[in-house]
Amino acid sequence: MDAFQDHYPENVSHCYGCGSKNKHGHQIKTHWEGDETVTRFTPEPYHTSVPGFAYGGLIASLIDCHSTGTAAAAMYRQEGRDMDSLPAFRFVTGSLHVDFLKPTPLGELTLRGTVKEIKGRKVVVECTVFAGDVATARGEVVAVQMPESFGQS
Ligand SMILES: CCCCCCCCCCCCCCCC(=O)SCCNC(=O)CCNC(=O)[C@H](O)C(C)(C)COP(=O)(O)OP(=O)(O)OC[C@H]1O[C@@H](n2cnc3c(N)ncnc32)[C@H](O)[C@@H]1OP(=O)(O)O
Repeated sequence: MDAFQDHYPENVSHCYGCGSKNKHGHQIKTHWEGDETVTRFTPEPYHTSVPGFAYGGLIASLIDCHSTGTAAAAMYRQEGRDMDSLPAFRFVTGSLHVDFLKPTPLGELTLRGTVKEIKGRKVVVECTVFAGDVATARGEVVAVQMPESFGQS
């Protein structure tokens, strides 16, 4: 299935969470299901916190990149534009808040995101992590369109 991340330009495809060019990273893939965005990810045994359960930092990074991808896709959708069209929307994380509701087991996880607000260069995304039917974590991300100067000192 066509994922948002498949449309990221090569020069922004190195992110540890979502970059297809980062062989050590999570390489998450996110797509629309109606008005929700969905990512499926299965943690590896080395993502363990307490045996049998996933490390919270992993959960946070999945929420982070799921949400920045959602932000970009939502902007394209709002403008009725194809994700390959120019100018490209590139988002970075301004703020990442995570509530860990229950221990998250090692096994397939589903992240479901909704767009709470689009205002100027900012998109606020809410994201819930499910293990089966159980919501184990909930996050909110403020994603901001990346300034042209990003990465330059
Ligand atoms: C599909 C194909 C397309 C291509 C698609 C490519 C995508 C390819 C991305 C790859 C990459 C992935 C990314 C992964 C996620 C990281 O891991 S990104 C790395 C971690 N994040 C960073 O390093 C960001 C560092 N911070 C910054 O550079 C700057 O603080 C920011 C976030 C760009 C914001 O600075 P700014 O541009 O000066 O923003 P500013 O004008 O002050 O604020 C704009 C709005 O955002 C709000 N805001 C800014 N910061 C915050 C904050 N911390 N808390 C709350 N609100 C905030 C402001 O309040 C303001 O809102 P309004 O007042 O308009 O309501």
